[in-house]
Amino acid sequence: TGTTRPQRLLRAVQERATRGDSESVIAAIDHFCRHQEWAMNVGDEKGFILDSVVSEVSPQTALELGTYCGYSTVRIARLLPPGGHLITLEFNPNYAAVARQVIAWAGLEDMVQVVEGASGDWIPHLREHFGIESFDFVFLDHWKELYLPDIKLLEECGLLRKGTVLLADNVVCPGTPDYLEYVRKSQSYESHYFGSHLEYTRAEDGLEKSVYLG
Ligand SMILES: Cc1ncnc2c1ncn2[C@@H]1O[C@H](/C=C/CNC(=O)c2cc(-c3ccc(F)cc3)cc(O)c2O)[C@@H](O)[C@H]1O
Ligand SMILES: [Mg+2]
Repeated sequence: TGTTRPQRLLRAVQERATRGDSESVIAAIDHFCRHQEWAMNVGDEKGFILDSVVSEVSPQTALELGTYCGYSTVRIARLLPPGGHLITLEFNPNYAAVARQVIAWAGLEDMVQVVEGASGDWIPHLREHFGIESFDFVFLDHWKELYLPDIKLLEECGLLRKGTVLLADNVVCPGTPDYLEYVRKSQSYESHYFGSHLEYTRAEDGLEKSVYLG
């Protein structure tokens, strides 16, 4: 039993990035994925779009579904305003362990809470557990068939408010057809597609930004 890809990604961060420098952590992961081993991080091209949406929203409360190695967690957390906080849900304990170390290497552990468990189990308890009234921003990047059930659950739990911004990765590749149809047809959302490419490749992919209208 050797190392896993997330463990090799973490080692690349620890060897190449400067502790406390989130930009160098992002660059180290992008370098690893482009030159060593592809991994399913949102990547630099879609990451630039993620950055612009996070900067525009400037969220006090943010939620991420699917932490994986913490790459998008670092991209989001580094742009949070003072007092801003990001909760990221990850049900694989090995991935969560790697992500915690990546986030710590970036010096962002005070703004981020990595919560281990399934999104469907945790979403109904976020208010009581973390004192969250509602989320200003949600990034979806976990199992693609769970995007739709999870935003419906967020709606039911009253965790979305007028103006909450949802940003979904991979709406083209691997694709999230039922989610896209829902947010584009529903009167409760104003949706916009940002065309891009699958991380570290030339394949088409993109992000869907959907504003909850209440
Ligand atoms: C209910 C629940 N609760 C909590 N965590 C949960 C959870 N369900 C899953 N997770 C977690 O989230 C991540 C999973 C991410 C799934 N992402 C993708 O499958 C993905 C795939 C590609 C891809 C594209 C073309 C290819 F040829 C191959 C792969 C690109 C991507 O960007 C992806 O995101 C992973 O860390 C998993 O443990
Ligand atoms: Mg993704």
